[in-house]
Amino acid sequence: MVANGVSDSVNGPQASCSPLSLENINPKVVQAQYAVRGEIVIRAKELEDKLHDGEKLPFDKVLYCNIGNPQQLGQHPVTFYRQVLALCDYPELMDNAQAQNIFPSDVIARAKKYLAAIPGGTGAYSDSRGAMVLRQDIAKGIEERDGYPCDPDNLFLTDGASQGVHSMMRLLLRNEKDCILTPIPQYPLYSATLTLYGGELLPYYLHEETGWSLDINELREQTYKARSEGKSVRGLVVINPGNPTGQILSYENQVDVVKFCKEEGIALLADEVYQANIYRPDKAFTSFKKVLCDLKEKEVTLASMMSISKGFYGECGRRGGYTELVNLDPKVLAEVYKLASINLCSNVNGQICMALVMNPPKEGDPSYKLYAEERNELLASLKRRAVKLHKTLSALQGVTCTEPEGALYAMPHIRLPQGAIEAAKKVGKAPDFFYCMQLLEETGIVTVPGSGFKQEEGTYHFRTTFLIPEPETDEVAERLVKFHNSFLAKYGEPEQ
Ligand SMILES: Cc1ncc(COP(=O)(O)O)c(C=O)c1O
Repeated sequence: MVANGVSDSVNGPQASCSPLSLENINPKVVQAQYAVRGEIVIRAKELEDKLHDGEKLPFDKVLYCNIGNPQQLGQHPVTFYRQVLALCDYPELMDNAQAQNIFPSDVIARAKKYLAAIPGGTGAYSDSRGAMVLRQDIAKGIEERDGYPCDPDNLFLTDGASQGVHSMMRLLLRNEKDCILTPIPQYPLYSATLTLYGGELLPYYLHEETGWSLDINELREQTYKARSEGKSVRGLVVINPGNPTGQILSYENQVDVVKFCKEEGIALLADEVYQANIYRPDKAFTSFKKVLCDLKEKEVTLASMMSISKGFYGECGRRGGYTELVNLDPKVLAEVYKLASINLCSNVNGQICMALVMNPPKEGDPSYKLYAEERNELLASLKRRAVKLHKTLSALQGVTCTEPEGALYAMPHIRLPQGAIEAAKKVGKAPDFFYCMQLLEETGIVTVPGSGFKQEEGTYHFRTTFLIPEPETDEVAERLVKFHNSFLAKYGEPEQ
């Protein structure tokens, strides 16, 4: 049959697609889930509207601890970035007689350098990989970080790291037998993109008892099992520092990961967006690019993802990020370039911000003092808040919490009373979802149930950021403790 000139034998039966309904749109869109912005956040917004309309609730403010979005909770942006961005957006400011009094000379010099090399400035499309001058500055930053060269032509600037992950999934996944090894618990961008692009999430469990450690043997076991079932393992996602789990991989563990990828011919997707968020003096971030270079590894393809959203910068709304591709056949690199060009380019303000993050003021530059003060204070404050939240959570009855070594989150393991588990089942919800929803209703605190990240069967967790500003952290901790105790009083002693 030929309908509208389209043959069924090529495209399948002509299904109605107007009006659009859940039954006739792409089922992968319907199946994809993204818990950090799910049902609990929708309810939080409703409660916020009620407060706005003057309704009395048990709290006077909704506190969004569900997502690492620091400026939404009041974090001040880093001055240097905003000054350069302001001048790039409105270059006429530089002609103002007062400009020299408002903007340090290195800010003006940086804006001039970028504007001279980005034809049309921030309002014009750039090269689809990102403006060369910005990729050069990012490459310089990567070289300083790792001590190895970085070719700007291997860098793709993206609208946040999320877009880089989408591109890698598009590139790697060919059919439903293609799998990606993904940590559990995971950041749900991975499960969602795997669903969208038609691949399978091959789980490897992080071990909570040993600080959410990564076991190479488990990667092997899962890979061999998947292969024995006729599946193809195409990539390994490593999130370091971890989200939602907050652990930092040891160098030795990273070496083993690279060796595993080499032995098994698996591409490595290194999500390194929290590289600036390290809170333990005895731990350090090492990029997988450095590990590859240390090992003189030329066969493992690596995609290293970075973002302006996290770190101490927290410029989530600007949407900036990069993917550095290493050990990629130039012909494949050309395909990635083509893929990027289908999006024309990432937004240029985000690109500029990414370059500023990777190439900040240096000691001796007029902006350095303020920049360093702001950076140090933001990181010190995040660390204080991480310590406080960890202490609060660990003291709750039936709760254990791995110390967050990095990133922006705590992921407490909650033992729930049987009464609560049954009550959750009655309303068709996961027990940790049930706990988080009640936490929201009674305290205004928005968290994400562990089930949204996937977790070991029979265990319950939730994830919370430690981004509440310091003056409010004590009050929030008190609300949390009060809620937890009343939850246990209502549903009984927690299961051990
Ligand atoms: C592990 C991880 N990767 C990627 C992202 C995406 O960040 P963005 O797209 O804002 O750069 C996030 C955001 O929370 C994240 O936690």
